[in-house]
Amino acid sequence: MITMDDIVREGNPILTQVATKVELPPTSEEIDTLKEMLMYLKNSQDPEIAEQYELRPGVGLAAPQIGISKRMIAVHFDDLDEKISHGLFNPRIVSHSVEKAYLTSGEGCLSVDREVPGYVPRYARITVKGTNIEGEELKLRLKGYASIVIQHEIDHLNGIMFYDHINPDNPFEKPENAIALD
Ligand SMILES: Cc1nc(NNC(=O)[C@H](CC2CCCC2)CN(O)CO)c(F)c(N2CCN3CCOC[C@@H]3C2)n1
Ligand code: NI
Repeated sequence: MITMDDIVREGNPILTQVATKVELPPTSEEIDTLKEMLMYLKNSQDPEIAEQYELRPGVGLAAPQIGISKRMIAVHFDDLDEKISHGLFNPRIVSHSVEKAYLTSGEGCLSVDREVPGYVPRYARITVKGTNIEGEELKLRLKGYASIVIQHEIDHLNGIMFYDHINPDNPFEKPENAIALD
């Protein structure tokens, strides 16, 4: 199982590289890795397991964070009334809103062992295409929290960290034309 020992921390160049596309169909090893990434998120959200294995809670994970520079992400969380749980190969944003959105609590990262305060402006709504663990091509229209999480993960595939989006002059400046998400 993936534990915090497997999570690469900032300073490791893999986190600032552009990850490689996964050749389709994915190999059984790549499918297993994506399943393990999803399992990490589920384990990290279970109080007992998280405590026992000292897992930091996560709702998203990108393959470069476990040392694999491939375009694979996992997301797992409850959004409003629906459960969002996806493992995606080669996720890509195919369209997005002009309007932005940001978490009023700011963001963190399992690969960043420090608080970096500030608003992280992201697109409010996105349409994402990718291939799921079953090998199906899917298209997701996301808004709000789900949209934020997926953008954080796709950023990792392009070597971008959440703090790269924070305004250095005024980290808590209200981003223009943006929805505040609590
Ligand atoms: C927002 C949040 N970020 C948590 N951690 N950070 C992460 O997931 C990083 C990715 C997120 C940072 C901001 C957007 C994406 C990991 N990243 O670095 C991957 O690239 C949480 F853990 C969390 N939740 C709320 C839901 N809760 C359900 C019950 O279990 C606990 C869980 C806690 N919400
Ligand atoms: Ni992260």
